[in-house]
Amino acid sequence: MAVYTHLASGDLDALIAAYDVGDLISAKGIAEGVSNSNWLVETSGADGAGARFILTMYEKRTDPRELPFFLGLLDHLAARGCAVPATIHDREGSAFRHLDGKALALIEYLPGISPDRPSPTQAHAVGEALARVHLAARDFEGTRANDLDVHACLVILERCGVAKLAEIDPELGEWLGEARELVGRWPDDLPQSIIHSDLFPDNVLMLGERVTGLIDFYFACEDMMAYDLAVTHAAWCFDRGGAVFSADIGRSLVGGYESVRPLEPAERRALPLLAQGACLRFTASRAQDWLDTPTDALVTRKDPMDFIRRWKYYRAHGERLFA
Ligand SMILES: Nc1ncnc2c1ncn2[C@@H]1O[C@H](COP(=O)(O)OP(=O)(O)OP(=O)(O)O)[C@@H](O)[C@H]1O
Ligand SMILES: N[C@@H](CCO)C(=O)O
Repeated sequence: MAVYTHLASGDLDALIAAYDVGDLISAKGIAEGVSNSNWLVETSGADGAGARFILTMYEKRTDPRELPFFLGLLDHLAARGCAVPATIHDREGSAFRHLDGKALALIEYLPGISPDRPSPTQAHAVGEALARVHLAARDFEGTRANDLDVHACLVILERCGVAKLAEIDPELGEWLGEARELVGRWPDDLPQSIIHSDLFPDNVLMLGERVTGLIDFYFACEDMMAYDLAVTHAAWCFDRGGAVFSADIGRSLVGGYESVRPLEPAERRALPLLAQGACLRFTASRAQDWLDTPTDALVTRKDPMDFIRRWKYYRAHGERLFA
């Protein structure tokens, strides 16, 4: 489910007419995704040869005031050859428009599918693509703080409270102490750039072993580049439940990253802690969503315990993994 708003065909026609992309042929709602409404739009194309786009309507989770940052970042990265979709600007030069009080953007369609079970070669390619984004984003003018950094995530967990966390899983409440200890040791002096911060497999499009698109930059922010690598490691190197770790994928991901941007010694030393911080991030947001989402809601809740399992793994084996 990811079409929350009905778009009348007249509104769609008028919307597409504001862009230099030819006439509207079709618009189909896209089932994947949970935050925003997305349509696959086909037009006759500016040159009459046909064209495809993604139309995104920003729903509650994305603050429209942040769109200049998110969409400007896509244009900046696309212009520097990164595998990200560029935004299509309307005839007045704007990267987004409004309809019935909601913001909409027309985005370049990129081919590819998200890998279910990534291979080491695919993980290597994703590591390379991530490092290219970090390097290309360094001279992006926009700034955005990480509102889900480990400090904010600790606050989220504290607000949930031990009793509610224990209702999700008795073990979860016990991790508050672990989270406090981790945040107390969190580094703040590693090299920064704009980071994606949510590069799960469902946010990567691939054709075979080639990355064709990194998408969903709506958590992008200024933070430590090695932390982004740690997030990607936690998202790619385990089975969905977080019980089974794949050393091959991990080595390939870090190897791919370092083939473009070698890590500094301090970044490498910090990776075991950064990976645990990544687990704190997704444990906290998932726990909050779990408690806020009614059990009969259409959206499937993501299990915070998937990231407690990863956290335990990094705590036990992190030093060896990243040595
Ligand atoms: N630029 C693009 N080119 C091709 N397909 C895309 C593009 N952007 C999004 N998609 C497709 O639309 C789907 C939903 O997009 P996305 O994941 O950004 O949705 P969301 O609701 O904003 O995010 P999330 O589910 O992470 O909250 C993706 O899984 C992908 O199939
Ligand atoms: N990718 C995240 C959702 C966005 O924060 C997760 O799997 O929990």
